[in-house]
Amino acid sequence: MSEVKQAPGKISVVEWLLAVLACISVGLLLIPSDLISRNKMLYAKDYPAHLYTDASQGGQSEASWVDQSNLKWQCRLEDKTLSPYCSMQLDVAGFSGQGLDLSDFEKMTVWLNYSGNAEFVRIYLRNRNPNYYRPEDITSTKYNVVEVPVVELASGLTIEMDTIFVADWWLSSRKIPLKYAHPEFNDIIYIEIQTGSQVRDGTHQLQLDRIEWSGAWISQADLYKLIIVVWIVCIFAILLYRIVRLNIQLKHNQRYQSELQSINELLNFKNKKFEDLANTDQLTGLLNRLGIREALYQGQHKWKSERQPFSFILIDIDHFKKLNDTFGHDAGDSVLQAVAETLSGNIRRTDFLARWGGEEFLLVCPNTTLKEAEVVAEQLRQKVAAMEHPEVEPITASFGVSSMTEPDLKLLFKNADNALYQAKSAGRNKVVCNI
Ligand SMILES: Nc1nc2c(ncn2[C@@H]2O[C@H](COP(=O)(O)OP(=O)(O)OP(=O)(O)O)[C@@H](O)[C@H]2O)c(=O)[nH]1
Repeated sequence: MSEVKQAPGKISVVEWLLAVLACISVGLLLIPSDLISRNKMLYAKDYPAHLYTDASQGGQSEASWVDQSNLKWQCRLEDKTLSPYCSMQLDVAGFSGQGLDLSDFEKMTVWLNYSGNAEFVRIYLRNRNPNYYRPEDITSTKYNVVEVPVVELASGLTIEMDTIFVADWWLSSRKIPLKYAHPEFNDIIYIEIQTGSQVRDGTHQLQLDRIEWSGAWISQADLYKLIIVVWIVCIFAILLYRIVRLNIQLKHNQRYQSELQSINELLNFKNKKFEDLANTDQLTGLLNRLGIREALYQGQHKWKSERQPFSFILIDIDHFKKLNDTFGHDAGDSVLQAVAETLSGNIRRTDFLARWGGEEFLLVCPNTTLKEAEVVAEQLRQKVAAMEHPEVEPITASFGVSSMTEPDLKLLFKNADNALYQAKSAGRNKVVCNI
């Protein structure tokens, strides 16, 4: 069989696979989230910027560029309206019109230089959504806002994205339904830096340098789910692989078994053939001395154990030497075959006939008394005497009959041989019994 058995103690490919998978799983669970985080950096200078003030609401605040190329701007707030403000709006969608998708980030770090008397500035991340956004009105973007302390801004202030909320004034002035009232960051087209809500007048200078967003490639919950799914898939794949392998092995085994069976049948057939050859006389097709042995032992055994009568008859063709000399050896063979055929065609089914050697035959008669054997012998004698042969005639045979009186096959044979001798002496073509 082609199946290669795994040596004991040797680790299989599947076991290696599971070990590697276990290591990867543990590694993924232990690895610090920073190592598998992803970042997005926005340099403010790379985007078009515009300054706005409260003028449209009737205010008198003024905003102007100090260094436009470096996005440094100045605001002079005038406390003339309810909410005076100046702001710088970065058009992050640019010419492509493609907004920023910040929805998968968890943190935002802002580098912004400020000078003035304000403590806070506002940062707006303005999102576009067809449900509320109208292209002709830039203020229809959703105003996601966070107000941050200015002191930490220059060195980079990190803000959790989930602390950003949607500005109340925008929700109420736009009558936004509750289902759109949550913060959204999937299509940010403007980032706006605005003076804070607490300050009402004075001069302020601001310069936005850059903003960086960061977040894990995959959330902890998703990572657990992924690991579980991979394990389940692997276990199913391994089970499937084992089932397929077992099926293949089973088919191999069945094929191997049927091959063995047919080899066995062939061997049995050959054995039987050799056995038959070994037990058969080639000239006459009768049993030979070896072949009749079993019948002899059986007869003796039955006589011993059950006192079942057991007889046998020695048959010898008369003047066979003369026959050979006169008609030739081939004719002699032919006579042997013809006599064998006549004898075997006229014996009982329970008797066993063998060629004992030369022109001599032995008929073993189990469960037969001497008397019955004598009758059998007489019938056979007559049949042989009545035989017709194209070359040789007449053909006769002498019969010596004997029955077992002691469990001694030699004695039985000797008695039958004596009877045969007497039959020959008495002129041949005779049946003589001898106990
Ligand atoms: N053709 C042939 N002859 C055989 C075979 N086996 C033995 N013989 C011959 O059979 C003859 C037996 O001769 P004998 O034992 O003298 O007996 P017989 O001539 O039959 O004389 P009686 O038995 O006294 O009638 C011998 O000449 C053997 O050579 C055989 O297979 N074929």
